[in-house]
Amino acid sequence: MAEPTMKRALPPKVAAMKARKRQKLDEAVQSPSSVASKPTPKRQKVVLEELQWKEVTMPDRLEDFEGFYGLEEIDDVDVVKDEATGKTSFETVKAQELRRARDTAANGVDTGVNEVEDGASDGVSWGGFSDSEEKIEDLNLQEIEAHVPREESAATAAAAAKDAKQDAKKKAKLEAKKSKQKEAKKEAKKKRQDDKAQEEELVSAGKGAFDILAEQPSDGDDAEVVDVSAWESLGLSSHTLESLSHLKFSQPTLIQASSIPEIIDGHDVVGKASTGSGKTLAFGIPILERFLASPREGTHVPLALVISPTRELAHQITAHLTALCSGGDFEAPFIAAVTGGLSVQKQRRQLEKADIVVGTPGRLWEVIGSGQGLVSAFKKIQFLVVDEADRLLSEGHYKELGQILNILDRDDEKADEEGDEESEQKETPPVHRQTLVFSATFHKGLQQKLAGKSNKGGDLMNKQESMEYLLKKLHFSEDKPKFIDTNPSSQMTSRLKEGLIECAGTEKDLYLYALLMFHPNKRALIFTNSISAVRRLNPLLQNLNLAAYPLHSGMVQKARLRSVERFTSKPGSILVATDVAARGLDIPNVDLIIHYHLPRAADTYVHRSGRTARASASGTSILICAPEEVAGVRRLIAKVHARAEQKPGKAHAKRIGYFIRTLDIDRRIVSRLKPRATLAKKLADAVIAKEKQHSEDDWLRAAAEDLGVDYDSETFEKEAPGRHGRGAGRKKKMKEASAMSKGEMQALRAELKELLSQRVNTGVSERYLTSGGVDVDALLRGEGNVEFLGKVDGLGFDDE
Ligand SMILES: Nc1ncnc2c1ncn2[C@@H]1O[C@H](COP(=O)(O)OP(=O)(O)OP(=O)(O)O)[C@@H](O)[C@H]1O
Repeated sequence: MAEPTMKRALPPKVAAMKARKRQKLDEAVQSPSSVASKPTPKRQKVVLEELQWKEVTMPDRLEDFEGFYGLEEIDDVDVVKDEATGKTSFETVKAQELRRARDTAANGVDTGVNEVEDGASDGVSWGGFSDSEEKIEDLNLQEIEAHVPREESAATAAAAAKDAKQDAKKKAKLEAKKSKQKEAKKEAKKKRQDDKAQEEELVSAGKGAFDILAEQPSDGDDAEVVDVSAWESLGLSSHTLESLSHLKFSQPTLIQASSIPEIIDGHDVVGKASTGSGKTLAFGIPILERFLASPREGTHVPLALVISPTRELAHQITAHLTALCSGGDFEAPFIAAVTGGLSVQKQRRQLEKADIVVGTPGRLWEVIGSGQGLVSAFKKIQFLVVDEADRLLSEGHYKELGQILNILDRDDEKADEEGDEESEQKETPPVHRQTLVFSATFHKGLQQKLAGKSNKGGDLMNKQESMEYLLKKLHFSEDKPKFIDTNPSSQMTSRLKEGLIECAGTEKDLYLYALLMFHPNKRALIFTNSISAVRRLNPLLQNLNLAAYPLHSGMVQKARLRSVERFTSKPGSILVATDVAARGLDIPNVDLIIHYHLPRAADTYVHRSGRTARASASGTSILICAPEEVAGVRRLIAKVHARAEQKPGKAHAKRIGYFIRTLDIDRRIVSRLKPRATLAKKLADAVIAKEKQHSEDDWLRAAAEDLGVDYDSETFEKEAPGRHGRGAGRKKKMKEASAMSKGEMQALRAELKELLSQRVNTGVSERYLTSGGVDVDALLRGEGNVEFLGKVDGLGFDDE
């Protein structure tokens, strides 16, 4: 028996709209006078060779043309099959104009062509529903004029004239409305263009969030000369040393000291080192050295391609390399960032003059692959850097990275014979570039994921496993790249303090607030696992007078950069983010990491926590866990810290355990914070629900416009069949929240303001705490007025 055809159910309000549209259609068919004819464009038969074909330029990704060599294209031509004869002919509206133009040019005479009518021969055909009411009105008017017989009585004529007058009035009204809408649309478009131009300026200048990284020390008093003799053993040029002195980096970090000489010697390098240990310059310095050693000549070819998993990281690397390259007395390489947020054309133009290209895989593939001649230029790069390599090789990123690698490594002569499918097994020609791979982690999950197995717990790979995996995925120039692991026992820096707070799942918001209150004036980064959690927590914290900023991939690039910029520049601010901020971001002085949602894998925990305690700084990382989450978290973190210790004289290595401590938080104080946290949440929920309601209305209005019916939310709500299924309760709550009146919201705000100005405990008001009126650090050390902080005193870290 044949399966019945499955159809997806329409949202109830749209179903109501469709019903209304069907009704309108039925009415229209029953009363043909209300249906107007649409003028049908005249189409002519044409001979294809006579048309003006345009040659198609091939994107680079089809550089062997895949059989399309010499492809030409033409617009506005229909292929028509004659049912009776089965013959095919070609028709175009433009043919007549083309023929006329040609004949006029040849004879100076307009000869005309045989016309072929499309549609009904009486010239009045069913044109379907027009896109707007206005067109229907328009055509009705014409019809009235055409059908009123001359000998009709004066009364009928007067009635018709009255109708026509009314129609004309209606039409004028509609036209006024339409022109208003047009004007608004125009303005919105202009605003969008202005915003885009501003954003492009911001992004292309690498400005904003990462300025601080590219900033050079002034030549004023503090432009002291830093002794960089500790770098000399690496054999760097005087220009690079001058730059390093300018950056005030007096000595290389461990990963820099170990990798730079190998890279300068021409080796492929796989570098593993803790977060914040200076991996960017570990590959940046050798690239600068090569640039300085080989001046530009002839046709321009980029020297290095650096691939990064996120836009922010790409911009940060660009700023970091720019800072390195602009500190000395030499002509700096041109560094281009290729990420979303800029127009493809603009980035392509930048690529044509770039010496170092830093980008995200998706956009790089789009720009390089669709350009002309860029692939052949990129085939000649001397360095391919894969930063945060384990991330780039997993989580859906590999497809685009794989495409880039494929196109760079494709042997043009062999490609034709072998086809594309087995590109991984295909013998690739030897590469001449160096491949440099860096990350703080290489986790097993990605290997299993790519092998089609499930990933349990995100174990970290050992050296041999990582190497085997990378050798399989990347095309190194040597049989064995140099594997440099500067921190084999742990991915975490020893300057990081870790702990967890246990609370009921429903109280995470409260405990988050409490944690922030226990760390006043500290720069904190809060990680969540979803965009919607960021959207919810950010206003909640703002309602509590905290300087919170959001960051997630659903935001436009400009807003993303703005958030990072504000977080970077404002002491004591808070960034509420998804894992888009977990990797690589190098924001100075982040004191505290809070995992509001637990990291899904061990490597995520390492990278999130690595946003603090960078370079030589220290920092704190705290997980907020529901009781049922604690055991899993302990296991995950034990894995991150697991290391084998070989005791002298013993044959077997002993596994050293790690037990993350539960922090002691004074629950009496937390409970005193509850009323304000609850109010702030209520207010935030109401605003979100209102926004959601608006966007649903906008969406339905657009759908109504497409269907050609009027939208009235209340009518459609009534007409829509009731929903009692899953999510109905939540929907009801949302509805209640969105229905909160302005007055109610104002009252809640006033109540919250009042609560925020009150003392939480005897003696100390949080106002004082956040305004710095009391010595908060002294409070945290257990000195001064300890009433507010109770026994918490540094959350149990003080005895370390
Ligand atoms: N030799 C050095 N001396 C002092 N500071 C340095 C040195 N090299 C780099 N830094 C600084 O250390 C910080 C961290 O560097 P970087 O961002 O390269 O770390 P990373 O190892 O790539 O971290 P992650 O794994 O989180 O991406 C930066 O602010 C950088 O300017």
